[in-house]
Amino acid sequence: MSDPLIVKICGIKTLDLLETTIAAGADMVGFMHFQRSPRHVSIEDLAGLISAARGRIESCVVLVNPDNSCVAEVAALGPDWIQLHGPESPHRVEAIRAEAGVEIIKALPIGSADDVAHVAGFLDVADRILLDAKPPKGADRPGGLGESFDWQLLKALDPSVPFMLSGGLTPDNVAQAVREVRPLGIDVSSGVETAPGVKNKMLIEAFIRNARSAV
Ligand SMILES: O=C(O)c1ccccc1NCC(=O)[C@H](O)[C@H](O)COP(=O)(O)O
Repeated sequence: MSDPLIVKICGIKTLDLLETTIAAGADMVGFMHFQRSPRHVSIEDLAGLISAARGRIESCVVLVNPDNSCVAEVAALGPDWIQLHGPESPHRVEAIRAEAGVEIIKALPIGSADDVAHVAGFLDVADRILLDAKPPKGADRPGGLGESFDWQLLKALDPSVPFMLSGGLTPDNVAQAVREVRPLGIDVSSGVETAPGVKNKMLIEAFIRNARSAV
């Protein structure tokens, strides 16, 4: 039997959409805490979302190069995971994991074979790796851009690496991605939206259905 696929829906902003995501059968939900994101959620709203998710779906707060006070404030809310989506070094990831006391996803941008080789430096300091597209020059944020990358590059990745695939996934391409890349999990944001930050119930349901059909 194949391993179960972890499905993460990122950029949920409201309790209604959290309920939709749980009912659709996702395993993880991502809440953005980054001012420049169209999916940004305040600390006050994060508290309510994390508490509503607890014990029902794994929660993950996505941060970009956070300082220690931001890490402490978020960790105090008790998410299951913190995802680091900025240029954090392995040393900084290790320090944040120790400070926060929660599991860490380290997101890494992939655009070349060198980027794939760079993954090895994070395996001892993060609990899971999320491979995303490299943002285009001039982008105002490092993720959630609906950009995909060449999945063939991942053929060079050590198969024991616990990674999730993201970047430009949609209900239309997710089954092919799962069959070709065989990731531990998948993550989506733009592909289940009708406009930046506007999630759609039918797209979330179709994404999860199509992803699971490929396992
Ligand atoms: O979603 C954002 O706005 C965002 C902003 C800054 C850093 C990370 C961000 N998203 C993190 C994610 O995990 C996204 O799901 C991932 O980048 C894939 O996004 P997409 O290509 O839009 O599906």
